[in-house]
Amino acid sequence: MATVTASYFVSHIHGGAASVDSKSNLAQIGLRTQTVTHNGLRSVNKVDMLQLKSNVKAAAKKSRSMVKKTEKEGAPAKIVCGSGMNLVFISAEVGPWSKTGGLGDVLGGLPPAMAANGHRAMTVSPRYDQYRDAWDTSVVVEIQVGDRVEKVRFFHCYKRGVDRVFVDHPVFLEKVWGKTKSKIYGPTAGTDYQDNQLRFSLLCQAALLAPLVLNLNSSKYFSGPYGEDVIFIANDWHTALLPCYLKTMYQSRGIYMHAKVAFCIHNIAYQGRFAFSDFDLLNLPDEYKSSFDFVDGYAKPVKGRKINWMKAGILESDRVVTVSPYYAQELVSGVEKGVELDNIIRKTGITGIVNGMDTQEWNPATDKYIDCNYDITTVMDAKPLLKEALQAAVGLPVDRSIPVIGFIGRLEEQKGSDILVAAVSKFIGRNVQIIILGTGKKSFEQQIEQLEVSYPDKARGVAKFNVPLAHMITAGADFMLVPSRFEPCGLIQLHAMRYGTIPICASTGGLVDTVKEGYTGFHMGDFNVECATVDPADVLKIAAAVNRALAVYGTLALKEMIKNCMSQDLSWKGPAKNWELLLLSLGVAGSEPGIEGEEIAPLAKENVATP
Ligand SMILES: Nc1ncnc2c1ncn2[C@@H]1O[C@H](COP(=O)(O)OP(=O)(O)O[C@H]2O[C@H](CO)[C@@H](O)[C@H](O)[C@H]2O)[C@@H](O)[C@H]1O
Ligand SMILES: OC[C@H]1O[C@H](O[C@H]2[C@H](O)[C@@H](O)[C@@H](O[C@H]3[C@H](O)[C@@H](O)[C@@H](O)O[C@@H]3CO)O[C@@H]2CO)[C@H](O)[C@@H](O)[C@@H]1O
Repeated sequence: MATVTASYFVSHIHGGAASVDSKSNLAQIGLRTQTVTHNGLRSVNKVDMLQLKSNVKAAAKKSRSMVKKTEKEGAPAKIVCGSGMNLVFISAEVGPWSKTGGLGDVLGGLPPAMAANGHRAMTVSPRYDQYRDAWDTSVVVEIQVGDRVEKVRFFHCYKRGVDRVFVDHPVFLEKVWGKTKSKIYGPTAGTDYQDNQLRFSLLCQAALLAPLVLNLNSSKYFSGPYGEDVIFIANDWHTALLPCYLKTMYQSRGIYMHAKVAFCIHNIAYQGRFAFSDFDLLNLPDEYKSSFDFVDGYAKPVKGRKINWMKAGILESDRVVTVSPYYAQELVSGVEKGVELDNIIRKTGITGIVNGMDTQEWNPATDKYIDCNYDITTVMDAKPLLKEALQAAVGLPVDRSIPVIGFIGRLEEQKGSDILVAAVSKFIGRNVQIIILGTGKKSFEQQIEQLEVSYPDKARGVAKFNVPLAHMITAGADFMLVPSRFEPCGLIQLHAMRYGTIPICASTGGLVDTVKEGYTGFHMGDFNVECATVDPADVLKIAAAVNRALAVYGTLALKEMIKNCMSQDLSWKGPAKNWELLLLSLGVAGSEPGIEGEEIAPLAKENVATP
């Protein structure tokens, strides 16, 4: 087994990066031409490691003291001045730069909300495309991945108060060349890249380097490297190696001694299960094998004993979080909903914090994808017009008196599009139209496309990833169906409610926490989580709930529900406060509660440029 754990160095600095003053600042922390290597690759250079440690500390201290001086010079009291925590979010998706679904949305929205609360926030994600707004920092590091040493560059931009860091390497850019859809994880939905473990090992290692080697001077309140006193927020299985590498590569050498890791589960269905022998690819000491060790009854990707990345992420992190309180309960309820990690999560404990939504991208008053903008006072006039525009756009008969039901989501078993397709015949005879938008499994895409062949005047199935159409459906439909077998949080119902579109949802996960029966939506009860078959009882649940919803269409009761939906605050503001409390409880050195800043907050609220 490889004993080499990691190698990195800042090899070459060209200068001239837009938002990172690399040349002078790296010199300031002593990283300009410094080579820092760990055992194996080159000789261990402990002096350099210690130097790195003290230089980063000094630079971080300096940035905070500069800030304090500004405060003394009479800046308004409510300004964020070096208060708060240093937060480093790591994820395979960060919207709007990369997104296959809700994971990208959360990484797009939560970090700016934390910045608006006075914290310093960075995201680290792969550079899948030539993002127009992210610049080469010229900082290059070497990382040991499997048995190879790879050169990795960091790109960067500063948006809405957040340092967006992109890890540049051909395993990301050459494979994907785009922002969305399943190419992030594999060539087609359901197929993974063979080298995903190496790709995400590289991401985790790069994320551990970013706070040390990037000297970011994007904001006048925070400058210099983030330093060692950081909290890493690792998201889903792709980032599960981060807490392991933190211990084996850094803490064992006296670096990042006070850093902590919160591991957030967005979907327990994807755990990163691989052949047990693949452990050797991960560059981790043998003593970590037990954290990954996992036996299941499935033959995929190999029969029998496996490694399970998510299991290790849960066990090796300091705190486990998920995206709604009800999903947290479901995860520990048993094998079925905890997907065989329930026993592990019962040991570690888990906290559920419901997601917020991006209220800028999803704002009916400013939405650029819809013909007519509206708010709670004009919704009843605008919606019929938007419905007609939607019907025309998808080629359905244009008639504002027909109730329209929408569905948007990844076409995987989770989302229950197969159950919905089976239920359509049970209600389509009524005065109703249905529009389904989604991509994913080929067989599910064919099912939704077949609907419009069967019901040409009543149904449309669009197998595309289409953001404008997603907005048009959210605005123009009367009801949004969310028939998920399981749903950690769900953003579709949040978007729908903000647009006055009433959710009809399965009673699972975050749908339970966010939709109130008869007040902001309709609940269908929980569905069978067995994914291989469509349970006839669930088909009937959909049909019954649709009938209930259609019964209130055009009544005052529906108008009331629309107002109830639209008057809620569904933004990241509340969730970000809950995240703050949770992260503060980790007790990282220098962490303070954030203060909503007059300068950082507007930055965090400013619109994101399209990458
Ligand atoms: N064909 C298409 N065209 C355009 N846009 C499309 C689309 N298909 C999906 N989307 C968009 O993708 C997002 C889906 O987000 P969700 O949170 O509802 O589900 P997802 O399962 O991906 O996320 C997972 O992570 C999130 C975040 O934690 C949890 O809320 C969720 O329960 C969990 O399953 C929405 O922004 C939606 O508009
Ligand atoms: O934001 C949407 C979701 O994105 C992530 O899910 C991806 C998952 O992590 C990947 O592993 C992959 O899943 C495939 C899986 O690996 C494969 O064996 C097969 O079962 O098909 C799966 C689907 O293609 O792609 C997922 C996205 O489609 C994130 O982990 C989730 O939390 C998000 O819901």
